[in-house]
Amino acid sequence: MTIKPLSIRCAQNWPKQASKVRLLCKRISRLSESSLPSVPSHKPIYRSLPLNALPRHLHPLIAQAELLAFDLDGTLIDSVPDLATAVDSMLSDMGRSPAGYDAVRQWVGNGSAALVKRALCQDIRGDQQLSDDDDEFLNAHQLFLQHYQHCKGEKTVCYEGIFTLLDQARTSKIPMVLITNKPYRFVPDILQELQLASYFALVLGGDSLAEKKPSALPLLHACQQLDIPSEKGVMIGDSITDITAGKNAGFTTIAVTYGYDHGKPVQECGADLVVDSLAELVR
Ligand SMILES: O=C(O)COP(=O)(O)O
Repeated sequence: MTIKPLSIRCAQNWPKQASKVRLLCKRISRLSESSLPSVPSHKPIYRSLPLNALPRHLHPLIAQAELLAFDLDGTLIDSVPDLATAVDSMLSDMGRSPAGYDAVRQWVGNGSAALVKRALCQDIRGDQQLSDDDDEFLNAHQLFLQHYQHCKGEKTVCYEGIFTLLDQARTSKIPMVLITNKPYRFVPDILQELQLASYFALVLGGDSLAEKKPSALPLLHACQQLDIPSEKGVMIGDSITDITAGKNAGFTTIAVTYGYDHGKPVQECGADLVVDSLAELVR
């Protein structure tokens, strides 16, 4: 038995198939003509478009900016589940009782050393009570860094609404930088994992420069690197640390209410604008 190649069989059947297709098309066109309301031929038919197809506008404070500086923890990402796990593992290694999620949430934002000192003292003022060369602190800090590395950001997620702003700012070609107090070594993997890395022209950690937020230094460094005057910068963060850094640098400041505020409501930090979601900055 000989098997005909498919192309030959198709070609042989084509006249029959084609007439069937023509008949079907006619039926469909009759059906759609009779079931659709008639519209003048010059009038376009508007369909409901997906939201992201509609023109969108940035809040004036963002639209006039030439640089957006974002805080990370508590602003773009909810990292406390992993930070609390690492703090509690550190405390357990030291034979101490766990601090728990709610306490750790109050202590995040001034870098890993401040977090560890606060956890050792079980007090938000712990960072002022222990010195940098305290032996117990040095040991605890090493343990914390190991445990946090081990967490690999597994329970860390992005906050809702952040991509609405990040995407629109990118479309509007406003340069963006990330300025966190988290040790830099952890930052690239987290950004990569959460698909945030490509948004930022520059990423600074708490140990990238001689000073970290609330110092103006990282923000001014970003301005210098990107050749942008500081009065054209906007700092977006969740705590007094970010807002103070922004003010110190001469930036406009925007606070978000959903993050970690070190026990001081961010509404009381004197930001130029306070929002409940970054999506509010896009209309
Ligand atoms: O203190 C941290 O580790 C987090 O710092 P951030 O809020 O500046 O991102």
